[in-house]
Amino acid sequence: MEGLVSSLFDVQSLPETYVLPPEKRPGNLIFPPGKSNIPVLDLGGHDRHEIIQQIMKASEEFGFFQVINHGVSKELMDETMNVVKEFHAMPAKDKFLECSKDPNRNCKLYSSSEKYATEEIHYWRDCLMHSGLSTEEYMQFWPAKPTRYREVVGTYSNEVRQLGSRILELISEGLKLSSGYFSGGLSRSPTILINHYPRCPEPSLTLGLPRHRDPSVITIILQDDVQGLQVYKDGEWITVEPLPHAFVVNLGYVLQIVNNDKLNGAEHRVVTNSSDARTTVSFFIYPSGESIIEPAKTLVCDPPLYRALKFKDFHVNFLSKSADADAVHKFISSKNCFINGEN
Ligand SMILES: O=C(O)CCC(=O)C(=O)O
Ligand SMILES: [Fe+2]
Repeated sequence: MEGLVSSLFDVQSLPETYVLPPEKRPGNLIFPPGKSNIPVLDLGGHDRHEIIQQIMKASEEFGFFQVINHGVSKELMDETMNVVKEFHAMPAKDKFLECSKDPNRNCKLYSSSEKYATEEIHYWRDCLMHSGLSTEEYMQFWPAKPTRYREVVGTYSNEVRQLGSRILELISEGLKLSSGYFSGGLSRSPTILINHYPRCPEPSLTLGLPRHRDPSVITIILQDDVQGLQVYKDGEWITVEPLPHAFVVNLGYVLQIVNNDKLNGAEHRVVTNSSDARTTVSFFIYPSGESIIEPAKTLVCDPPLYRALKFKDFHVNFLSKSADADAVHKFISSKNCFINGEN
């Protein structure tokens, strides 16, 4: 059984396996006062056309935006954050017990990344991952402790899934795709990641998550009030300021493939700090494994930049190369003539 970062909370210096090579370290982190310039969009307005324009602009410029007045209640957001924090505060053996019942390993607890056993360097994160579908088929394997976990996270999943559909409908309208373009197989297998980044003795030497793009259509993130998420733009890392009861939305690879690079997934990372633990809930909108992901035929006036792939083939390859954007790009590029998902 791999160790959890939260079991290391008393260490005074960073264990060697977490120390990044100098060129990948975040260095001394100064969070400048004032707000970051990641756009904050009000979804409560009535001018649909204006909301679409704002989403498209933010997506083009940053691949990231925050949303407020999004329809998910503050109480539910608070309850969800409380219950997932309670989960990560439980003793390690209870957490593993709660996450070891699923024979398909859809529900699992791991530290750093899914490649913990083979990766050379670990990241300062513990993660609980399970399906974002709240049917009994999946929920029976979610943690039964804390006792409110299934009820609260089940309701949260339903609401965030609806919000995701709404945002994707606005994006498809902005991209001039047919209504419902993303509502079938392309959003059939949502997944939740409950990320926990304990206090870190040497934040300048490590990361909670390395620089990456998400393998999703879009991801909807609930942050607590601790800074840590950063977006790479024009050679700089911009902090996504935690705003009470806002959701952070970012575009993933699948959306980038579908729209043939009109909108790109944004590179981001997570930094840690020595004073506060940080907890977030990432809701990944994923296609079903059998869904074909490819540039939409109606959007491609230029040659397609990506080849058609089954999502499961893309995902397996992504997981094996996630920290290497060039390798992922080479695999999905239309210039890659290899067949059978191998490279
Ligand atoms: O924890 C965060 O702020 C972001 C998490 C993230 O990037 C991810 O789950 O892919
Ligand atoms: Fe991410």
